[in-house]
Amino acid sequence: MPKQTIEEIEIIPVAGYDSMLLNLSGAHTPTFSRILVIITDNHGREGIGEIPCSQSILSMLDLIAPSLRGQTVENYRSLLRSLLDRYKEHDAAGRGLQTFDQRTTIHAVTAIEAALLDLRGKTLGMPVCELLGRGKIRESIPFLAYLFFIGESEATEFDYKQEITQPNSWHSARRSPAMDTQAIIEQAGLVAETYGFKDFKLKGGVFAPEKEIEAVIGLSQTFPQAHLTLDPNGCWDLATALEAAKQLKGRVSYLEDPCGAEGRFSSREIMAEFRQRSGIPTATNMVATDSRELAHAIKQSAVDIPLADPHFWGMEGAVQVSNLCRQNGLCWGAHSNNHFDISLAMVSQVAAAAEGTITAIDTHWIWQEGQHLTLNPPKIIDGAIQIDDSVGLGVEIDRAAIQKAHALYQEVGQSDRDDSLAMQALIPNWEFDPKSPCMVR
Ligand SMILES: O=C([O-])C(=O)C[C@H](O)[C@@H](O)C(=O)[O-]
Ligand SMILES: [Mg+2]
Repeated sequence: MPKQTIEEIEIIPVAGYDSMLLNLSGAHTPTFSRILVIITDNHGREGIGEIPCSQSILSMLDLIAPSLRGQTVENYRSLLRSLLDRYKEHDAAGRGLQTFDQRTTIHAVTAIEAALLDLRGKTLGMPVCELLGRGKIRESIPFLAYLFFIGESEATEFDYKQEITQPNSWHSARRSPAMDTQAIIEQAGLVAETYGFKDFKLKGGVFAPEKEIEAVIGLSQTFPQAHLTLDPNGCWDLATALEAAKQLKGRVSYLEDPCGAEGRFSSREIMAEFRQRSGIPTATNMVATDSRELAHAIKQSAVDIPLADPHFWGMEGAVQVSNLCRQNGLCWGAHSNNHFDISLAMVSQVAAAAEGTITAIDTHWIWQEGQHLTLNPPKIIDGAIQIDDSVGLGVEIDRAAIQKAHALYQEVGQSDRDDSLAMQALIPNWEFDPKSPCMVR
């Protein structure tokens, strides 16, 4: 068989509609953006990947793309390694303080990795999970329902797309304000009914801790069998987190980034102290986000569940984290941001290859579902996605849908996520403060 080489690489920024989701970084704007990378080989086969969008990632991909043409696809591992080595300085400052990861190189290289793995899987006639780690370990991937408080968007000049669907359905509720416990319980009921979720995560860092604790207690009373967690993105101090823990113990399975760096103590030291004193397991997508941070987190017993999002660990990298978790008695999970169906397929394939115990995977898909960029988006049924033997990522590129999403991106003209924009429409002159919930100013 003639060699398989990279013929063409397309970098396509796309946008989709979102709700006014509140989080420590502020409020989501009416649209979110992502980057798609499509790689075509010399046989005309295509592979695809999806990652978050920022100007710096787009520039990095533009810089890398010419050097990929003509490269042998079979050597994709050394190709990816050399890219990570060459551009690692761009990520030296780490993920930043926002709720979302602001690194460049790791995201850019992951898009290329995903597209090459998709291409390889299609060529070899196997799903991507068989090319990762030690191959497919599970077929059923559990996901959780990611609940958010939603801002009163109609009181702002921002134009959030309203969906005309049946009243009392998830698709109508997801674009309506949700500012209290009752609204969060209704959200949970509708997503559980629609997708069969058994686990719920509430995004915190929005209101004062008491109000978020009240919402979690409300959820636990309404759904006594559910696994629950709350994620204030590290904005509480240790004393507040320990106080919250007293009320949440026995109601949550774990707490995600309940606290972070404080004075002369590092985020991992404070998380370790929280974990030891509260007896509640911790998860993170903020303090163990690369191998050096993870090594410190493990040494200090700071984290029970590293959320190894493949978009910022790489797909093989996220599977390697699962191996470390297994060896160190930890549980593996994955974090998410707003995303399309290609990312959902990427995360599902990675989770299928993750070793050891995994927790239900984060996904923002419920906020975007219906905006497909593939002809056969993965389906969440009974709270899980089933991995079959479909080749590559298991999704078929929908060029017409991608073209529409790209046109929306061009119309919106915003590549970098900035949650302060919509937040300022709720609270004038609002500024990000990593230690203060967004509605508390
Ligand atoms: O688990 C997390 O920290 C996230 O999902 C981060 C996201 O940026 C979330 O805060 C969001 O979408 O607003
Ligand atoms: Mg988190």
